[in-house]
This record gives sequence, structure tokens and C-alpha cells, in this order.
Amino acid sequence: MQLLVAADCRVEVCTSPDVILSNEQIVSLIGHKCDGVLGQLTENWNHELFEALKQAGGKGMSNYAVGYNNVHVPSATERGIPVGNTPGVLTETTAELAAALTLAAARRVVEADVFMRAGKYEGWLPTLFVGHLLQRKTVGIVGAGRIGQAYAKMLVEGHKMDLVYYDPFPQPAFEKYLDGYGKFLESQGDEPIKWRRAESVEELLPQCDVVSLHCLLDDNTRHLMNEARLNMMKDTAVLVNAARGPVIDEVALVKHLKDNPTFMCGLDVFEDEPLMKPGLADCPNAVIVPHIASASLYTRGGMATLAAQNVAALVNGYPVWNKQDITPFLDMPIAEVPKAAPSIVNAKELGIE
Ligand SMILES: O=C(O)C(=O)CO
Repeated sequence: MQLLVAADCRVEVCTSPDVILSNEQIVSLIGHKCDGVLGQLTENWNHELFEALKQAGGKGMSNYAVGYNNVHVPSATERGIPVGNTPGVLTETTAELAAALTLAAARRVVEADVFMRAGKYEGWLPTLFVGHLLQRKTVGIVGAGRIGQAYAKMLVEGHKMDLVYYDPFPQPAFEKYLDGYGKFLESQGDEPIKWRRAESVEELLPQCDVVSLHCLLDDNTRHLMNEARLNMMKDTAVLVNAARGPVIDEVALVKHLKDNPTFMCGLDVFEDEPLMKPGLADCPNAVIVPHIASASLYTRGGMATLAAQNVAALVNGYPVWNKQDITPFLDMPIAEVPKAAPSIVNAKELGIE
């Protein structure tokens, strides 16, 4: 709010009690005059909304999110409207939640918590809530971007897990880091960790005790984890999704969880968010949380800053920042925030890089 006001914007805040706004509601909020919009990942930014924004004189829109699968970017580009997002501030926070889901699922933390609260604990038993040890097992990541790599490092360094990664593009800096960590372990008289890049998801799945999804949602990754691929995983594996719900065929997952009680999953996102597919909530082997992977104070504040600065810059005609490092925008006195839009996803298409 302060950034927008300092950039001479009159700010209208939506006060609707509805958590998810319909496009009709958003069109009416845009009204006849609106220079820019800061929107949320629950909104469907299609041609209808971009047309309404264009007609209202809109110069830009920013998603309050790093992911922008809810935005039909070509519709914005066609109308000359830049679209912002908020990269860089979610990495560690999201990776930590994926790691939390991994540990909670592997060690059955939620089932055990429910058991305690129900007053069922009668004393220690050798067989009570026995789960899976992660130390020195193998973790697989599908998608080795910033968040995938941060998550992998947490499990590799924290639990000395071997790593298999699948990403269409090799990640040399990440590989160098993994080699370096292996050498460090060796220098301590410890066994080095092993890592490899898999040629396909199919190659990765059967080798891993934990698989965490960190890919974008697009036509190639929708239902990536379908019945056939779930069946390729170990029946004691842990599957984690803090990416986007539709990457997993949730109906197939519910069936898989029911057929394989030792298979565990940790989900932050759901195919028909905010709904869950029937049966999922009844599976004790699923740990489920409501899309909170980016919910740390640091990250939500950073997302707000970046999204607001995207809008403030676009409505004032400032240039695009054009650098990966967005830290100059964070925790700065307002007067010192660079006069630029931190991250515009269609900058290249619009020729404003
Ligand atoms: O920024 C995103 O893409 C999110 O999913 C927020 O948690």
C-alpha cells in the first residue's frame, strides 16, 4: 500500500468477504477507470478480464504469486498489457514446507497427532506409528528450478540422501554443488552422497524413496503423476506436491493411497482447489495442508512488495528490472526502492525487456 501510494496511485482494496472472486466481480471492481491491478492466484485472468482492464485504461497487472498458470498471458500480450509475478522470495519458504510435508508424511506426524488428541495413547509400543527413515535413502525431484534445488539441498544435506533429479535442462551449477557436498562428506571420513540426472520421470520414479514435484503446471505436466506413474513408485515411497494440484491426477492418487497403505503423500495443492477429490480426506496416509507453502511472514511481505512495485512501475511507465536478483526491492526505505518493475513475465513478447 505504501509503495503504491508513494507512486501516486489511488488504491482501492477489495473488501468482498468472498475468498475467491468471480470474473464478473473482478470486471465490476475494475470499472471504467483502472490503471493497474494486483490480483491473486485464485483468479482466472483470461481475455475477459484483460479486455475489461484495457477498456479501463489499464497499463499492467501483477499476480501476487510466482506461479502464473491462472493468467492467460497471450491474452494480456495481445492487448499490450504487461503481467508481473513475484520470483525469488518464495524459494526457501516453499522448499521448507515441502520438506515439512516430507517429514510429516514419512514419520506419520499428523496421524499420531490426531491419535493423541483423541485420547487414544495408552503407552509406548514397539509398533506404534512406525514410519520410514530418510537418512541415506534416495530423494527424487521433478523440476530442478530454484525451489526444487532448495528442497533437494535440505534433504541431501540434512539427511545425506542420494539425489535423482529430472529436469528438461541440465543444471551444471547445482551438479557442481552436489559434487562439492559429496567431497566435503568424504573429507570428513563419511560416505559421499550420489546424484544423477534422470532422462525421464519414468526413470526417476522407481529409484526414489521420496519424490517431490517442483515443476510448472502446463500441458506437459498436467496429470504427470497418473495411475501408471504412481504404480512405478515404491510402495513405501513418499510423494510430495507443493507445486500445482493438477500435476497429480488426484482421483488416481486417492485410489493409490487406498490400495497401498504404506505409500504416503504430502499435499499443499489440490486439483480442484479449494476442493479435494472424494476420499482424499479419509486417507490416513495423506498429509494435507491448504496451499500454505509460501506462508512465512518474510515471503508474504516480499510477495506484496514485488507485486505492488510491479504495478507501481507499470502505471508510472518505469522500465523492467531485467535482473534475476530482486533483493534491492526488499526491505528498502520506499525512497530507495529502484524505479523499475521487478519481474514482468511477458516483457520479451512486449519488447520492454
Ligand atoms: O506464488 C505462488 O505461485 C504460490 O503458489 C503461492 O503460494
